[in-house]
Amino acid sequence: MRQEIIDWLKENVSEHRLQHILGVEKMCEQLAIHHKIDPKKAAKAGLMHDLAKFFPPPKLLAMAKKEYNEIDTVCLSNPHLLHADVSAMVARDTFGVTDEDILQAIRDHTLGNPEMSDLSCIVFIADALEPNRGNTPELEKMRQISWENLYKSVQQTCEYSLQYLIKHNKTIHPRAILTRNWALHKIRAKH
Ligand SMILES: Nc1ncnc2c1ncn2[C@@H]1O[C@H](COP(=O)(O)OP(=O)(O)O)[C@@H](O)[C@H]1O
Repeated sequence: MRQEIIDWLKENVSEHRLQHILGVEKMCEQLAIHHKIDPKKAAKAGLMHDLAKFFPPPKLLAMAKKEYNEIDTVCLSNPHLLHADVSAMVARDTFGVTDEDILQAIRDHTLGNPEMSDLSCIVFIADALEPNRGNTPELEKMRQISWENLYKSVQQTCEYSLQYLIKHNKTIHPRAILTRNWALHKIRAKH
């Protein structure tokens, strides 16, 4: 199954993206073991999180419209954001994944989701922090937090991504802000 997915990825994403995906798979597994979450599920979700990353926008839109009654305006103007939802569709329809936890973690990997599961948190964090993302002091610090506190790590990952979007004059999908606020409250609730 794993090799079948990798062979499919070789045909459907760039070599650079494949290396990122394998980095996410590995970091998901390690984070899951550390935080006592099912590592097999985490690795699987990591391996499949970007299946639709290179699908052209019209294909992403067409597939998402088949699955969902409504597509929000931010996704309509930036269909690339739909690659998370469409990757979950490919995992289900091409690779027969029925585990809803895995499918949801794939859907949540770009914007997160308020109330998301710990499995989703892990894929969300690993996508941003796997080793191929670089080794700036900021990323290294964030990696350290990912071992110490899952929700703090989600908050930081959201803020890192939001800062990037602001700096590059990009439209912000509001769900990323809701995810950040949710993570913040989860941290406060723990104390
Ligand atoms: N909250 C958001 N609002 C709008 N665009 C976003 C948001 N988060 C991420 N993006 C954009 O969506 C694209 C995919 O994000 P992501 O899955 O994290 O991609 P990558 O793995 O290429 O970094 C990126 O171009 C990113 O800038």
